Amino acid sequence: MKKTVIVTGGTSGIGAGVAEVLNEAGYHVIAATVSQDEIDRFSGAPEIETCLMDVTNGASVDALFGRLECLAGMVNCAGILVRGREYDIDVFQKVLDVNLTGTMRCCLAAQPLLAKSGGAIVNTASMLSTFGGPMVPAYSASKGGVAQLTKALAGKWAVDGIRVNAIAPGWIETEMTQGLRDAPEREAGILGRTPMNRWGKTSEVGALVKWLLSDEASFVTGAVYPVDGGYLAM
Ligand SMILES: NC(=O)c1ccc[n+]([C@@H]2O[C@H](COP(=O)([O-])OP(=O)(O)OC[C@H]3O[C@@H](n4cnc5c(N)ncnc54)[C@H](O)[C@@H]3O)[C@@H](O)[C@H]2O)c1
Ligand SMILES: O=C(O)C(=O)C[C@H](O)[C@H](O)CO
Repeated sequence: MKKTVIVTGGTSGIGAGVAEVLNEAGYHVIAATVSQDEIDRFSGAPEIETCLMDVTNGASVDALFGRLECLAGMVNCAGILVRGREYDIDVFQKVLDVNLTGTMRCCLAAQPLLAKSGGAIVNTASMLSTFGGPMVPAYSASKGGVAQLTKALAGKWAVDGIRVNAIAPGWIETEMTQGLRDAPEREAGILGRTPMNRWGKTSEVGALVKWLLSDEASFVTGAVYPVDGGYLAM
């Protein structure tokens, strides 16, 4: 029987790339998203199950986890960024709700099932877990929080046999970063500081997630792994 893994934000961008890689690796992937429109447009492999779920809504999260008997992996990829508007306190709160509290909500919902299976969690941090983005204070705070949350949960749940790690993608080609590619001076700044001098692909992030979920990473927990073409090293 296939192992089940949930990928939030799994019908767009990085999450969709992760879902594709995990499906190819033989997992039963449930790609969860808040957007019916994304589900309607989803063009991933037909074996990937799509599901409507809002990570900011406890009842919505419980509805998905409540119908599962087994879970081998939880990948928290859902996230938002509201470039230029995050100094508005309501927007700030919303970004924290989705990116940080939403990640915690899904980790908590997954914990009992993962404890039964000895499964693993992969959260999505960012380059902005490490340095501040002046245009995106809420996003930066949320991603710093995701990195620290990952370490805290790794410590708490090691006794249950659950490994908790995070990925810190650099500049990956998705809808979220389209605005940066559309601004030549921003793109030049990003690529100029990236030693590999290109945008990352979602499949390259998926490959790291696959490894972190696998038994090959059996002694890896509480880690935050860059996948960024060398950006953080500069
Ligand atoms: N693209 C990058 O360069 C980059 C870099 C570092 C980290 N990230 C992170 O990777 C993750 C995916 O980003 P992306 O670039 O693929 O963006 P994206 O906008 O393509 O995808 C975001 C996904 O999150 C989902 N989502 C948003 N709010 C939700 C909610 N309340 N409940 C459930 N799902 C919700 C969206 O429906 C979508 O599927 C995010 O956490 C983002 O912060 C992206
Ligand atoms: O800083 C921005 O405006 C971003 O788009 C942030 C990126 O998406 C990403 O999180 C960098 O790691």
